Amino acid sequence: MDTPPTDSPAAPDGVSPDVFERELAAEQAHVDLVYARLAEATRSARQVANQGRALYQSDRQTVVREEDGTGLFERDVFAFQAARRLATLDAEHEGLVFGRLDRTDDEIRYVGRIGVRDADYEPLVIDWRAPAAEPFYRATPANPMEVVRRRVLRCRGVRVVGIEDDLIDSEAADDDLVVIGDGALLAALSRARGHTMRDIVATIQAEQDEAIRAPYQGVTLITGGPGTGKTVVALHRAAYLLYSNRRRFESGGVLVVGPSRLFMNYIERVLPSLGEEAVTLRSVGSVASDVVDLTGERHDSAEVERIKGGLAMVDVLARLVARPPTGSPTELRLLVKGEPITLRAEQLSRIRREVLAHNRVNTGRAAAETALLTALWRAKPADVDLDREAFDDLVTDLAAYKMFCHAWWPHLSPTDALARLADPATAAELTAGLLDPADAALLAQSLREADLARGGEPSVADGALLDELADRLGPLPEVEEEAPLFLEDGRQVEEVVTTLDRMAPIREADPFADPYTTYAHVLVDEAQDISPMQWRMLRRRGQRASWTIVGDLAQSSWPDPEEARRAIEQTIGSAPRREFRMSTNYRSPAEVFTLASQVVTAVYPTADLPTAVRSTGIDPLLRVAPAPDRLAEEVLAATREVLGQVEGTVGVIAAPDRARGLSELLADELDGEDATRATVVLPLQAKGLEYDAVVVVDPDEIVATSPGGVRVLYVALTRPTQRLVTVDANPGAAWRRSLGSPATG
Ligand SMILES: Nc1ncnc2c1ncn2[C@@H]1O[C@H](COP(=O)(O)OP(=O)(O)OP(=O)(O)O)[C@@H](O)[C@H]1O
Repeated sequence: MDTPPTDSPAAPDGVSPDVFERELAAEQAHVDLVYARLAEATRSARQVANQGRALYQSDRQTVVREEDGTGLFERDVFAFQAARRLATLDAEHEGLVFGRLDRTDDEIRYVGRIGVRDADYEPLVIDWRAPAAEPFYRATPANPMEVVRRRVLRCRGVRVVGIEDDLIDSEAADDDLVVIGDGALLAALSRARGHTMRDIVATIQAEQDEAIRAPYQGVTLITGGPGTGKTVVALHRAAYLLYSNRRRFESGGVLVVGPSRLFMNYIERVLPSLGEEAVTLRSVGSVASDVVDLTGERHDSAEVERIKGGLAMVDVLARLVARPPTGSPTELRLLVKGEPITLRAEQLSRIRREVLAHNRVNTGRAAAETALLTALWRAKPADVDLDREAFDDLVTDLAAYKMFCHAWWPHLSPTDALARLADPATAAELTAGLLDPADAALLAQSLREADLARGGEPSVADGALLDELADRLGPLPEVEEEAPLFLEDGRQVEEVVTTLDRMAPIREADPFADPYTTYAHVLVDEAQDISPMQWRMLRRRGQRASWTIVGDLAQSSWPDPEEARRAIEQTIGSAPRREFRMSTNYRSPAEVFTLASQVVTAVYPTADLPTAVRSTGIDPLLRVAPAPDRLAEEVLAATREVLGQVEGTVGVIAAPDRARGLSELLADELDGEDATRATVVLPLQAKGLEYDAVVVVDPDEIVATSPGGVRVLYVALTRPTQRLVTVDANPGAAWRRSLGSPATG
């Protein structure tokens, strides 16, 4: 928490300084009481915990009943959690107590990030997720819900620095009720942005609150245009679900999936600021990192992503898994007691088919061997005089048999399996009738370039293919490493390894266990960009889960947004669903959003356009470079100019081929504070992010190089919270044709 500044906050217009001071002091007194109570509870909890620990330590020789110890720890566990949560609040996030309701029955209720009670168990603050806090978000003059005045407190650390009121029920208000400010929402929206997303817990709007508090069962769809708070609402929903069904979701787990690592970094502070850490955050490229080694940040070309993301790959991979490895033996020939026994290719193929009908590759080796032995037994010449048991023993001891099994039915990692498709002939054979031959060639080429077999980095789209393969192949037996004879602790040998230790690494993984982690709730953001193959990967993680799916088709980077819609529909299937549409754009100023909507509706007339809540009076600036080869110079000038105009962050959004050069230029030319405030991002990386000012570089190039074309440009144009500047390479830029009354610059 930051140190309180010494100066006093100024009274807002229309409120006398005395009145403002008095109100601030009253609120400060309550906030002080809450912090004092929390400090006291934390102290006592620590004491109890220490006592408990001492008891366990001193009583090692005697029997301590488990429940005695647990009881001690549990008693004030709340205070511990509260202290831990407090530590996560920083200057970016406003204080622990942020709201107050004055009710018609004269009760005063404070609302905060967590609930705190006094020594008599009376609430000092109500957790924002509790039903009693609902009127804080839902009360309106039309439906006051017994609220007279809603007050939002703005705190810096432990200090109250601002007050914003809404008079909800003027008839029920006493004459001397003070009402301060123009409303907390607009104040919050015009504040400068930092590098991470802020929570909105103090200013959640009624339509957002409905989506946040919707029941957990089934599928909750949250749709809406850019800047309508879909992401932030979804994250608050995750916190709400954990609060209202803690046992279910804390033990079952909640998975939040977003478009990129940059985006995950951007949102990662929101949940801790709301007091929740028991959530797994993953970019869509790294969802499969629980089964294969990947970081998932490299994107294939749009064309290759389309091929790898399509459902035809399910059958391609099924064929890949069923096919014997290239170069594996096509016949089994053994000499048993001097007599040759042979199994031919058709017999071997039949055995493989039958075994794979009931087993996965990596767990089916034993079944395959049983079937082989039976076939060999049947093929045995009559004059080999052995009973079945002796026959099996003899055969399984033969080096030729062992080598055959190893080559014919090797254990396969998903990466090695996928790498086989890098061979154009294999790719052509396995995709016949499923993919266009040109697409098959592109697929093979992309995998050749990735060189997965030699440790190359899988792409984002490969992640879903590897996951599919991991599911089909089953877990690899963990036999790679020989167990060490001694366990070493840095320098010296500590202890002789027991037989059990030595056995542990060579025990096979449970063949029936799922190789992936599953969750009780899966929340998918930017769902319009999830490919059908990626949906399959996500579904595996939430087979019995409830879902929150968040998206906006107009921002889809798929060439065909309808395909994205169908993929979402297929995922939901017949599960019960509820849908919430967010209708207000809280991010973009009206001037910016008007321009962005003209651009998107020109090609996507059914785009869901929200209403921008704020106007800055500043039109977007459309700049043109003096000559196409002076574009970078113009971008630098534009960036410098906006850095001087806004307080917070500046995003420079450019097509991939241009971004690297610009990034180097800005790093060379900008220094100090400016260098950290301005960042160059690719259009796809900009998904879900926002900046105070945005410079969109060569919009035509963004359209030409993005699979979603104009829809991706729309994403770029809707990122600023204050100012938008575009920089064209030449005056006749095509994208400007869709603008109603062209602005100039
Ligand atoms: N009730 C609110 N109070 C204050 N700020 C809000 C509120 N709702 C949304 N915002 C702000 O609006 C901005 C946009 O929110 P968010 O990124 O969640 O929108 P989105 O719908 O996911 O956008 P996009 O689809 O463009 O990525 C954020 O800065 C968020 O903090």
